[in-house]
Amino acid sequence: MAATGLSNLLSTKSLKKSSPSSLPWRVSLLSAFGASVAVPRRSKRSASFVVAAMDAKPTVLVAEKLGEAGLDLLKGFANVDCSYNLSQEELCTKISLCDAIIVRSGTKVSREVFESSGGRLKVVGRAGVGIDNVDLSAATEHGCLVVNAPTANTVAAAEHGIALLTAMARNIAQADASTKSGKWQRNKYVGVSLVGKTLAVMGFGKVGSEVARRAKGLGMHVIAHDPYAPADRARAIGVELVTFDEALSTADFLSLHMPLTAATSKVLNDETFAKMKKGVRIVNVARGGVIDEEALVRALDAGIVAQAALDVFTEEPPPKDSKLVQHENVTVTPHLGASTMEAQEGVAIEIAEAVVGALKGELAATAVNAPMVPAEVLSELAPFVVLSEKLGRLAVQLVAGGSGVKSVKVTYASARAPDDLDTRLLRAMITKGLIEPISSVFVNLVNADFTAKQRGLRITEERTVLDGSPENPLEFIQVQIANVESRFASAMSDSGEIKVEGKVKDGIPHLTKVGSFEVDVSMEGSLILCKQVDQPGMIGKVGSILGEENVNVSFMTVGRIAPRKQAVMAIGVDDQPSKETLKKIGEIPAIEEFVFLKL
Ligand SMILES: NC(=O)C1=CN([C@@H]2O[C@H](COP(=O)(O)OP(=O)(O)OC[C@H]3O[C@@H](n4cnc5c(N)ncnc54)[C@H](O)[C@@H]3O)[C@@H](O)[C@H]2O)C=CC1
Ligand SMILES: O=C(O)C(=O)COP(=O)(O)O
Repeated sequence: MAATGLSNLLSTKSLKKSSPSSLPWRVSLLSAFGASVAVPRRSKRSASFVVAAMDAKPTVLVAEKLGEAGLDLLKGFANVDCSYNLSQEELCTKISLCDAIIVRSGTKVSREVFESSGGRLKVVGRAGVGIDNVDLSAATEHGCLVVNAPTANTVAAAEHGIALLTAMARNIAQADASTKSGKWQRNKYVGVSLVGKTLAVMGFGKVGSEVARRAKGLGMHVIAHDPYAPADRARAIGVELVTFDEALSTADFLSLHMPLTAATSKVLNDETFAKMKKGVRIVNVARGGVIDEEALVRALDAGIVAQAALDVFTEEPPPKDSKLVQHENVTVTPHLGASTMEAQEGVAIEIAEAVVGALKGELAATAVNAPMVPAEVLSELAPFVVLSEKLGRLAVQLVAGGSGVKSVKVTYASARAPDDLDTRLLRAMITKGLIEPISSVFVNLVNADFTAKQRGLRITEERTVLDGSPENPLEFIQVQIANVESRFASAMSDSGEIKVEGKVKDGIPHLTKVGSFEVDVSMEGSLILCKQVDQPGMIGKVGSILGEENVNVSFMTVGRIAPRKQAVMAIGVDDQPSKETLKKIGEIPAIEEFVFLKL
């Protein structure tokens, strides 16, 4: 039917060519992180604006000393402001001018800092491992990505642990101070041997396992406690995993290597010291907060703990009159675990790369509060990321009223096995598409799940496993919104949900279904959906109304139930038609309903 109308239209219109070389996914990944810089908060919601804004250099605040190689890397991409030893007040003032901040363990990135940033801060880089100085919940709520540098200081921390272990066993620090003061106390500083002694490594992660490896080289019997460590990794280096109580009761030496979490806070306390072998020696290069420091002083005084060697403290620096620091059986260092030349250069490069990547909108491999998606998965999912956001955006604009969206079902149809498809990124982008058109909230990969939950939006995901080649990650994605009415009744499925479906063709997202009508329109620019009685000349009529106002049509398709019955016409337009133009379209007698949607 529509052949004549369509050819007429195409001859008078320049059909916008969509080529894979102009793929929009890069833009959308930027907006996935809200990676725009130096722009007013609400402007970030426009994906094209995001790219334009990248012309302005982002500003990175380096709040603690960072290796030169990392600084050079940052300077190649951003304005770098190195301001050390800022008070919380100064930090809160400065942060509203920064797109990213890089810290070590000495700076508290508190909720107040995120609140003071006015939405501009997009990335926190922790130049090291422990992120207990960053308020992760606040970061996530503010859509701010937190990345760390988890590997470059592992060996340094492990070496420092071993240095403290051996120094403690042989009273190196105390003997050094005594000798320098002119004394010669050979009897006072008789040490203990390490060989044959049992070392319990508490926290068998990166640092813990390196400590274990080195301690075995010193002839120690090494056991480890870590509720989450795989037994085969421990077995591979000849370490037996034991329960917490077993570790406490059998160890001659305890070396702490777990993160500071709610579960590990003050895990060594009066009660647990009481379970230890009398005369145990403790090394802590993890976090001060895992030990109840007052209880440790009591345990040292009671002789339960013979010695402790501590690199980290609950409060850093600790108070000058700290009984723990001053205790004669305690060896201390000022949080030096990561402080080797090599580690600091490595950490600086690792964090600079992560921060620059995140500001560019790339998914970070060391993201702490967002899904980590490997680069190869990302590149194949990229066009589906765009499709997901657009389907969400389209579906929510079809809702009458727009605020009662509570229950959304997403179906991913793929020939891949369910565990071979990571949908977190897609879900986040659907959420972004669903929420942004109806709110002032800025949604990105970091805060998508949080924002959905906060708004009472329940997104359920389903997989349809198709036959066929698993080469293509996804055949189509379907988004259904339940318990709502639609501004475009034809978008309702037979079972009463708003339903839209799309797929990726030649790298370009296409809308392929609206309600029960099959359509095929590339999802670029904006879209007009019309329900009409299928008859000749309809495309021409709508096309010429748009043409009169110089609105460029990029794509047109008609999905119909049967010839001369109801049909849905989907028209992609580059420009936004005026109200009058839309009114004229609505007044065409055969058009029963129509809707204009911004993609
Ligand atoms: N003093 C310093 O300068 C440095 C300190 N660190 C600290 O060392 C600690 C370990 O760092 P990594 O090995 O890189 O981290 P990691 O994440 O590789 O290892 C931590 C391990 O602790 C385990 N764990 C978690 N909860 C536990 C619990 N309740 N009991 C026992 N084990 C538990 C985890 O399963 C994990 O295997 C962190 O706290 C980090 O901040 C790291 C580098 C330098
Ligand atoms: O990486 C860690 O967790 C550390 O504790 C190192 O801290 P720093 O970067 O030396 O302040």
